[in-house]
Amino acid sequence: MNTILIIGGAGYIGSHLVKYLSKKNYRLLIVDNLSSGYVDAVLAGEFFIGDLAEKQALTQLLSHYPIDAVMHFAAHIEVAESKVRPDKYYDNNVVRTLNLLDAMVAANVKRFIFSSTAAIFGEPQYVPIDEKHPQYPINPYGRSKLMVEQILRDYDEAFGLKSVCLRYFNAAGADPEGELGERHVPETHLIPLVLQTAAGRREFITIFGEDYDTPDGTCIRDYIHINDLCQAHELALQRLLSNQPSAVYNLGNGEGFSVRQVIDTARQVTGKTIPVQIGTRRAGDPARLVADSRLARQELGWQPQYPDLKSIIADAWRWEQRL
Ligand SMILES: NC(=O)c1ccc[n+]([C@@H]2O[C@H](COP(=O)([O-])OP(=O)(O)OC[C@H]3O[C@@H](n4cnc5c(N)ncnc54)[C@H](O)[C@@H]3O)[C@@H](O)[C@H]2O)c1
Ligand SMILES: O=c1ccn([C@@H]2O[C@H](COP(=O)(O)OP(=O)(O)O[C@H]3O[C@H](CO)[C@@H](O)[C@H](O)[C@H]3O)[C@@H](O)[C@H]2O)c(=O)[nH]1
Repeated sequence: MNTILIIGGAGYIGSHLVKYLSKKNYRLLIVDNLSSGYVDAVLAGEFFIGDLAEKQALTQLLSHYPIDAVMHFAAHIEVAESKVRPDKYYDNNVVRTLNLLDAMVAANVKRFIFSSTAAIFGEPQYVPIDEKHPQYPINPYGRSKLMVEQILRDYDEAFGLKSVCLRYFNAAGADPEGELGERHVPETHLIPLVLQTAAGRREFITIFGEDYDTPDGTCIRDYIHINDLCQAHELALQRLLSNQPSAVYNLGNGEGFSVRQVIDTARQVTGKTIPVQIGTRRAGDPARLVADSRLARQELGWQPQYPDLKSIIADAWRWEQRL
């Protein structure tokens, strides 16, 4: 049985991954500082409260347990906040991640799966975006993630640390069994905010700009179901466990939906009127982000099971009603 250390496993994506892997044959250890996660979202494994800043404790943990691979979800994640607090983003997402990598090297743990992002590409030069697309992030969040990808290439060459960087486009939806979902406070992501509006917890949803160069003027994103991301993580893990080389993959459905289309689909799914206000553009938002994920399908055998936006929103709606 392989032992997997999951950093940030109490957060939105990490907690779903813990549940997903708990149904398979793995021993799971979870570290989280609970800055934006919830201990009651950790449904399996052994939980340790801890911060990436604690390099010595990380090294001890990595040396004490027979850890085969590390999955790293812990980060600050808000594009807009990163524009006004770059210090916070570079500290948590780069400096503290470096602590983790150094602790791994010290403990001779050599397999790493990294939560990267579409935000490393910046304003796309073409869509769909493949792995070779030039990387010019337009916000500190995206830059912080790109820096770690670059560090990982150097750590592979120098220390033999093998990694898979999974560049998620827009993670969305919730556990199809209804036990888990997105619980960010404050919430900044479109789908949960739209559903909070449908539920009457908010008066309206603000559309951040309708003057983009897109068919309806609102931004286009590629929404990918959280369980499909979990599947990709397990496949990436298997790749590393079979001692294949490091790799990077873009993860999305390859289909873009505008903010207006998301709101319209949410109206259909919920049967609620969802009042809308038009606001100004949000700093740091590219107009269109859509993934070319053929490489992940070819090399990892990744096959998304919930590609339909309606089913993504339906799972998120079930969770929202539970809240
Ligand atoms: N949500 C998305 O659409 C999306 C898209 C692309 C990439 N990502 C990346 O996926 C990862 C997970 O995102 P999420 O939406 O689950 O975020 P989240 O905020 O829900 O989860 C992050 C978890 O990490 C923990 N954490 C943060 N800093 C820590 C530290 N220094 N030490 C220990 N624990 C720490 C938090 O308490 C939280 O439980 C992040 O790296 C994010 O950048 C997310
Ligand atoms: O109240 C809102 C919230 C969002 N949006 C728009 O909806 C789209 C999606 O926004 P959001 O859900 O905040 O996701 P992104 O800003 O696209 O960023 C997410 O997706 C990125 C990859 O694309 C990840 O790196 C980030 O971590 C994750 O937050 C964007 O065009 C926003 O401008 C609105 O119009 N109104």
